[in-house]
Amino acid sequence: MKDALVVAKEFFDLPVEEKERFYSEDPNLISCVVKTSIDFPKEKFHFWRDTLRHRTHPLEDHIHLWPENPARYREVFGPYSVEVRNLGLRILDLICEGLGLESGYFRGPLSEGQLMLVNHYPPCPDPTLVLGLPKHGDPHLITLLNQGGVPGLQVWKDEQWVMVEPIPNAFVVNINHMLQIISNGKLRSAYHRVVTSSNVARTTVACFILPSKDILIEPAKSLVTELRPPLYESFISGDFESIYINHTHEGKDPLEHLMIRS
Ligand SMILES: O=C(O)CCC(=O)C(=O)O
Ligand SMILES: [Fe+2]
Repeated sequence: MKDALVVAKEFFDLPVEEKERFYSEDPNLISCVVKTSIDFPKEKFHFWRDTLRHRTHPLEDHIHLWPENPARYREVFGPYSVEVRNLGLRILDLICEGLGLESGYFRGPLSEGQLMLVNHYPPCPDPTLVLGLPKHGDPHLITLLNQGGVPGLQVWKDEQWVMVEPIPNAFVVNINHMLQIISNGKLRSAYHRVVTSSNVARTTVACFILPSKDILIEPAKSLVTELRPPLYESFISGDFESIYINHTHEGKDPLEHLMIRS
């Protein structure tokens, strides 16, 4: 976990020319891109974050697209993403058991994808003016966040922001929107944001486990009963991205949009 943060920081310490080779604002380009803020050309407010985003699974389909500089990038993040995936799938198996779903429910197409975001928040001259990331829930199934030792992540709990204090060598695991839908509201997506700091840079590595693009996402059949009808409409996984982005940009909750009102 430490090596991942070291290499992540080394990437953002590279000269701009080295990083801008990956820079793109094309939302359809998912191979390996560097971005700043969230959607720089369209958003009303910019956020104090740079990010490197790429797919990680299956490794052999993606690793050749990742940065070659720092020299250890692929060497460290290859095994790292495999290990994080194994851990994520084990957590999903436990969630599956906890929800009383048939064993292996999340194995296969529901967890076929994996995405990694290396986030970098440089020191900010005035943290009262800008956030690193605004309030949001992650769209997929679960997030495993390696947040290192620098505080900055806050979670929305009991109507207030609570700092998630870094714990050495521990992942922050977030329930995501699609898991809330599949669990028919039994599990809640964690709303969070990132605050900035004036004196220290913060680098984090977030891995998301997500469904393949073409499958139907809906409340699990065994969690829908007469007493507990489906709370959300079903949709094709790949269509969620645009609903998520449009709503999150407007400060609205994408889950509200999919809610079935009786
Ligand atoms: O950097 C962090 O602490 C959180 C990052 C995050 O929320 C995200 O990448 O979705
Ligand atoms: Fe997030």
